[in-house]
Amino acid sequence: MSQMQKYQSSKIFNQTDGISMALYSVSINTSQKTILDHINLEIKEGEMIAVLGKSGAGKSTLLRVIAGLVKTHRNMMFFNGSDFHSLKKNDKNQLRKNIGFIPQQFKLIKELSVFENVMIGRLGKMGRFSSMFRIYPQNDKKIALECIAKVGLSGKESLVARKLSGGEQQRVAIARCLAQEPQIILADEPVASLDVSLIETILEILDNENKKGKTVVFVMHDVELAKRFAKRMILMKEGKIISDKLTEETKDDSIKSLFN
Ligand SMILES: Nc1ncnc2c1ncn2[C@@H]1O[C@H](COP(=O)(O)OP(=O)(O)OP(=O)(O)O)[C@@H](O)[C@H]1O
Repeated sequence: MSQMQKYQSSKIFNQTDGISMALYSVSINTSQKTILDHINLEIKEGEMIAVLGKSGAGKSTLLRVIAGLVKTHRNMMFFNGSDFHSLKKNDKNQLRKNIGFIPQQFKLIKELSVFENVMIGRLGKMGRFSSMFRIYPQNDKKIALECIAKVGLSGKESLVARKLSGGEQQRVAIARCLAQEPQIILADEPVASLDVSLIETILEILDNENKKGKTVVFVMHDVELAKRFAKRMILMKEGKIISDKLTEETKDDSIKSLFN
């Protein structure tokens, strides 16, 4: 691919496009420590990947880097072959609309209702007028309500987020991400606050999104669940990737060594 083609990006992040991405030697340092240490990673469109590691290994930071929430140096992060930092503003925005992030801390607007929080996922698809005045098109409302139903929160649409339990808030964050209809879903411990009965439901929702062609990368502490749902496993220790293989090729010993 020529440099010209590489940076000619105006149409590459359409809603229907898949997105593959690559991180080349990304390191993130703070004054006290190295959080990510020479991470090299390629993620193809339609993969379902679990990221495992003990607390502090750098898993959330890795997801935040992919989501474009942590600055990397030029020429280190590529989407569909295009250098993220060289993208035009419009293309960057288009790309961001196609990356859904379910943060560990949910990041809901506590004073807004479940419905309004989930509608935030639709804002990127609406005109400025609709989003400014909260006059939402019927189709967007329908999608938001369907996503609320998917995560089992029908009937709670008008409750304000601060009145929800931790598990309910987590499901609102998941519904908000689904409502965005992104091509890449980054989920940071998406079932950490959920009852056993709901864990399967949520992972099956992510699995279904993957079967529809979405790329899903999730951080998970439960090794057995990660093995069941992910086709590839990235094992992280002290900011480094120590194993990156298909799930069936990932050795139990490597997983055990994460927690020593
Ligand atoms: N902005 C920051 N400034 C300084 N240190 C940070 C920052 N973000 C993360 N860290 C540190 O980097 C390390 C990795 O953090 P990160 O949240 O990525 O780990 P993690 O593997 O997701 O952990 P957990 O499973 O507990 O969520 C931690 O020691 C954390 O304190």
